[in-house]
Amino acid sequence: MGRKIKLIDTTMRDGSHAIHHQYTKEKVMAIAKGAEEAGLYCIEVGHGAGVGGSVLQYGLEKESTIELIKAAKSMCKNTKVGTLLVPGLGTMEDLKKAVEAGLDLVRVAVHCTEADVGAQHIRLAKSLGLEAIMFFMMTHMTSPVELAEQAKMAEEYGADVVYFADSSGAMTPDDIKDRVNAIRSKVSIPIGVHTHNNLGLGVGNAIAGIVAGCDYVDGTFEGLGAGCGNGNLQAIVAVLNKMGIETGVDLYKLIEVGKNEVRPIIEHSLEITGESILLGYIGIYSSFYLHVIEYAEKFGIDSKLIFEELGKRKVVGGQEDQILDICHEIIEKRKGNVNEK
Ligand SMILES: CC[C@H](O)CC(=O)C(=O)O
Ligand SMILES: [Mn+2]
Repeated sequence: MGRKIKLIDTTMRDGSHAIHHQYTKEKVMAIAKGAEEAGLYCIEVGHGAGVGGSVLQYGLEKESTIELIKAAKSMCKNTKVGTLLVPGLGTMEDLKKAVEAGLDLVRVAVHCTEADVGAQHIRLAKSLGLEAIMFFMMTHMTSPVELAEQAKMAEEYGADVVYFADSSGAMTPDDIKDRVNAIRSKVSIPIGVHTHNNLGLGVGNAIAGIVAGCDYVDGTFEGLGAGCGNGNLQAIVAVLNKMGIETGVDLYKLIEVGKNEVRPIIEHSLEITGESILLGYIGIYSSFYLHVIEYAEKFGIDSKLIFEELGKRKVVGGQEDQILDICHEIIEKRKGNVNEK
């Protein structure tokens, strides 16, 4: 018997960024039903920035994450219901409420150099009986060796799994492999990988992670997710089937759910565009994508200028306010109101 890969579908969390956090309970129930029938390991639901993420800066959710967890849980017997929690945005109280709503698994999402910020939340999650995953964001910003040190800390806090996210879709397959190898040399808990498709490597990088030794992998129906989307779940399963790597998932059911339930809610093209390539190439947070495009259009600014300045500032999650600041500076510069330094 070969190893069995655990698939986490984050259509209803990362995909929420791509639909301005407008999931309804009905839509979540329909996708959750399909996920359960297809045999997915876990579905992650909630605001794109996780529980507590519904603030003006990121965009307000239509339906609360807690209600979406309840809706998902009502359809799932075997498929776990998870959510994401960014400490500071989501609180310990939020986590307790999510557990009352039926949560099975939480991913505590921290910047790639800040494992310590998630220590209390991992411990609380364990004490509440959850599967607790430490989820490192923006991991192209740190070296494999440093990331492995952070992963070691996560293991010491009691995390069941350590995930690393290519949040900007900036990595090459070798970058993924190097991180898996470095983490594996330091920790013995399972490793997971979360990819974005800004450079067209969403599926390829997910597969690279599995080949290098990941036991968990993320994907989304139709690739719906922040930026140019995530690794397409149906394609990941199709490739794994061809490679003879077991997932326990029904590919045909996934294709049906993607077509009938997810494709109709896609608001903007997930094609690889000049903007998505810049996002990945410069290494900007995928969740900044729509904000940049929308502000660029509103203020008549070339989005390239905004992406370049975000890159220079090395912005990380939570610094979305800088997009507006940069637009303001560009407009003032145009008017000649800014002194050149
Ligand atoms: C703001 C949370 C973020 O969307 C988490 C994630 O999916 C990533 O870092 O890629
Ligand atoms: Mn993501």
